[in-house]
Amino acid sequence: MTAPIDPALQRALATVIDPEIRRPLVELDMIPAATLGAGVARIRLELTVAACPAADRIRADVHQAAASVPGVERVELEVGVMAPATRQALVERLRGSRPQQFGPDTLTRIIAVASGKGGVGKSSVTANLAVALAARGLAVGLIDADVHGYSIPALLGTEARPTRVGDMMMPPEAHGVRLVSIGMFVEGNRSVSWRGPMLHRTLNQFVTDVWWGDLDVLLIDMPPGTGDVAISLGQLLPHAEVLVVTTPQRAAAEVAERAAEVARQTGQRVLGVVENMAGLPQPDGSLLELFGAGGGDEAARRLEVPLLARIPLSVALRSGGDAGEPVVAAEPGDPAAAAIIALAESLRGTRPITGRSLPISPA
Ligand SMILES: Nc1ncnc2c1ncn2[C@@H]1O[C@H](COP(=O)(O)OP(=O)(O)OP(=O)(O)O)[C@@H](O)[C@H]1O
Repeated sequence: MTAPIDPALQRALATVIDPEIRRPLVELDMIPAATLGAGVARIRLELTVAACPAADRIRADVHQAAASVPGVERVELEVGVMAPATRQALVERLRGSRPQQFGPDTLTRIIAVASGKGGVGKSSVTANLAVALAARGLAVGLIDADVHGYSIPALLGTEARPTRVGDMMMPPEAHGVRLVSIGMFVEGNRSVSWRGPMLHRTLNQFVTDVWWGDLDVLLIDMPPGTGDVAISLGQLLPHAEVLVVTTPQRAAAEVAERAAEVARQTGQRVLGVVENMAGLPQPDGSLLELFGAGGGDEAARRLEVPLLARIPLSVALRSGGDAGEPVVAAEPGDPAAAAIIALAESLRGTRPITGRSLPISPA
């Protein structure tokens, strides 16, 4: 059935983008009818799912676009939900436009952030790096694959969950970063005791069933150590690069090196080392080396990769994490924030990052 769409309305509505799918509504068959007569624009809007969290925004955007058309004095908007068959056709069309989101020909740079042991600040670094890259205009996705310590949603101050459209998931966005986390799929604050196959399935879902849109960078917060997730990721995304986070302690550097070696065995390239908790700046300008010194350099030397950043201890980074307000956004002048921002700049510079456009065309 083809319902009439007024050409002037069609042009105006073509500028309205679905905030989750990031495609114009008209391309997604979300506007089956839009007529104009006697100054009244009558528009039928069909949301992909009833509980669409972006419904209010979409409705407002449609209203505004229609009202901007010359001759329109009033907008009548009828809002409904897509029929299951239409939704299924849309999901298949989206999938068809990108059979393999992160296949070998992807232009998305994939960076897994790993550490040898827990508590070195890997998640804090990953969350802040993601926000810093997004603030520089890149389209950034973030997978929280840290099964036992899934902390990314809290660090980014969000409790939102993905929206399901058919068998696809639209990731929520926080601080400009699209994210999914294992924590979004467990009730309450339970720990996850999944082992190999279950983990592999979940990671695979994050890579294939989440509609990421065009990403410049996909960051993955890995669990500490050298476990199942590292091996799964090596299989699912063999062309991912790995960033290794360590503290300045020599012993920490040794375990970090082991994590990097596992990544290498699965064919991934180690990009470099980030030394976190690298001293506490003192009021007199000196640095109190609370966790020793030299671990980052040592790990970088042994792995034959560069030391990409040295991030000092910072109360602002810690409290920003606790409050869900990443320090790179809340206090960019803080020395730890500045070090992470410089890291984001350097990663941006090491390879041209370009988004690709794979427009889907209406069937
Ligand atoms: N540079 C820093 N200065 C001050 N506190 C920091 C810094 N980096 C991390 N922290 C704090 O250290 C704690 C551990 O950090 P985080 O959770 O990021 O580590 P992690 O390596 O991801 O741990 P796990 O993998 O075990 O979840 C947090 O409370 C965090 O706020």
